[in-house]
Amino acid sequence: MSEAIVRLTNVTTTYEGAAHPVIHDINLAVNPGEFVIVGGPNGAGKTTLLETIAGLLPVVNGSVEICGEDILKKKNKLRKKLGYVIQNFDFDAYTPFTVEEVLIMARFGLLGLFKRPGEEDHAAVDTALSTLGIADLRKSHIGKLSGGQQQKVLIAHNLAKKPEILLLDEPFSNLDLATREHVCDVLCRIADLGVTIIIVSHAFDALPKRDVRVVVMKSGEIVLNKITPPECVQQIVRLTSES
Ligand SMILES: Nc1ncnc2c1ncn2[C@@H]1O[C@H](COP(=O)(O)OP(=O)(O)OP(=O)(O)O)[C@@H](O)[C@H]1O
Repeated sequence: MSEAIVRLTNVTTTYEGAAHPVIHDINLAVNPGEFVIVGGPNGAGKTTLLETIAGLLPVVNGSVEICGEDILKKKNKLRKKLGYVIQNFDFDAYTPFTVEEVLIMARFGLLGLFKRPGEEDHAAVDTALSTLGIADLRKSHIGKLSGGQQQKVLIAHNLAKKPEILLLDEPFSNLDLATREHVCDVLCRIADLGVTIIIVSHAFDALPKRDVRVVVMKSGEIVLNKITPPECVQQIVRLTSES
């Protein structure tokens, strides 16, 4: 078995000012190129799990390792390996950036101080735009796009980073069924290239055509962690969430 690219050991995390930890004693190991779907009821701690993996929350107990290193000790280095498509986004209609500019911003973190984007950066942006089928929106202002178009731009922004691990929180919520299927196929192709995909989702009408690791959370804990064929995902999440 290959070395886990994401490893959480006995992890408990909390939000600043929260009375109690939100997720407790989480143990999870994810291998490179795995496709993980995290399900469970509202408030179970799914977003908190993603934020913990991304190194955005204080870890009260345990350790979070990305590529074998502690995320909180090596934040700057490890965050370059991570893409994170957040659940709630809201661009003001007058946000003064075009889609192309939003994507090139993804490259700045990789470039270092005072370096200007070069050929490789523009190529990464072009590839991400065409992968998501939004090259025609390149010059559009992000704030003037629909919710679904903005969601595709956010996914493309994260692809332009060429992450080793891509975290996505409800990436299908604004997308029509055909687009969900397209985005799911894109994510599968990326996973086939070795990128680890971890998705929080309540939508199971677009699923990868490959086995996935299903993780079900309830009340801040992982209650199920199992590799399963895609056709079983919905039923497993439903039955485990309800039991
Ligand atoms: N910023 C915050 N400060 C304090 N508590 C928070 C914060 N964000 C979330 N929580 C609490 O953490 C718990 C888990 O929330 P989380 O967003 O991780 O759940 P979720 O499983 O992603 O839910 P949903 O499916 O509704 O998106 C909830 O009880 C929530 O109230």
